[in-house]
Amino acid sequence: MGYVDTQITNQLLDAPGAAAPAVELSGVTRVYGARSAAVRALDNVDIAFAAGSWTAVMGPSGSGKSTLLHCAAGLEKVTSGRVRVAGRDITDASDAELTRLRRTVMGFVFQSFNLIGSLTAEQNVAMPLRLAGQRPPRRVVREVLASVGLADRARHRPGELSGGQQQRVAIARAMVTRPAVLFADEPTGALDTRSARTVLGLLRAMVDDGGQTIVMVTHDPAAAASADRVVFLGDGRVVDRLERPTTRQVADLLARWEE
Ligand SMILES: Nc1ncnc2c1ncn2[C@@H]1O[C@H](COP(=O)(O)OP(=O)(O)OP(=O)(O)O)[C@@H](O)[C@H]1O
Repeated sequence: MGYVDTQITNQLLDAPGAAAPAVELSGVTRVYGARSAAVRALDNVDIAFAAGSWTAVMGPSGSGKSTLLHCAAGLEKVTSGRVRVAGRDITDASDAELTRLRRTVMGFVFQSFNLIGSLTAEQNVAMPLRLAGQRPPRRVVREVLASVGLADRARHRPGELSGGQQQRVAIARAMVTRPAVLFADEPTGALDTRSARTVLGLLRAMVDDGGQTIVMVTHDPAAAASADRVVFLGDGRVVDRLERPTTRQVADLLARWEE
């Protein structure tokens, strides 16, 4: 690990008064392929995401952002190193245990919404609770839909909603289990500026009002500036970071590392 990485890691791990990390990667390496075709997508990454914080993960194409998100969420196994989520070491967790954790302590929001087209908005939102074996009262589901401004769209199917509305349904679905950690991959990538702002406001409320933790991959400086900090990846390593970033600072950093 280089000097810059060590310094960044220490700052992240030792921030005074920082809460226990909600997500922690220790010495995580992820290699795809073998021998001459091997790609080191993550290279000995140490990073901690404090509970109740929102981090944007940025970096050039191929720098390892999605791999970081997938390894942190247990969607992919690491080649070496350890991953902890919400106080549990998930590195060697079984598929059944990971599935259970993904339905309880983790939430997911993706660029492509991933809603079930044949189900209504409220059925989509209820799905994580149903998968966890619960019969969610309609009132609970309606309340969550109302909190994202879609009380009057509960009976609509995704195809009858705009992109921004679909993403709000996806966020409602991620919120319904009150996950400790929300993993978001380009959550505003397919949205117009106004819808993106609404979605970013909802994510901010999850952190400020719900005390939840968000790890969000984005290419958008405005989205990143909504987060509490930006972590910048280059060639599978953490190469820079910003605290309380402005859009301008993020854009400048992007320009510097993507040259
Ligand atoms: N399944 C895979 N098999 C082989 N190589 C992979 C696989 N997934 C990712 N990689 C490689 O790992 C590296 C990191 O990929 P990753 O998708 O994490 O980057 P990224 O920063 O999310 O990129 P982008 O911004 O383009 O989505 C890249 O070089 C990529 O080609």
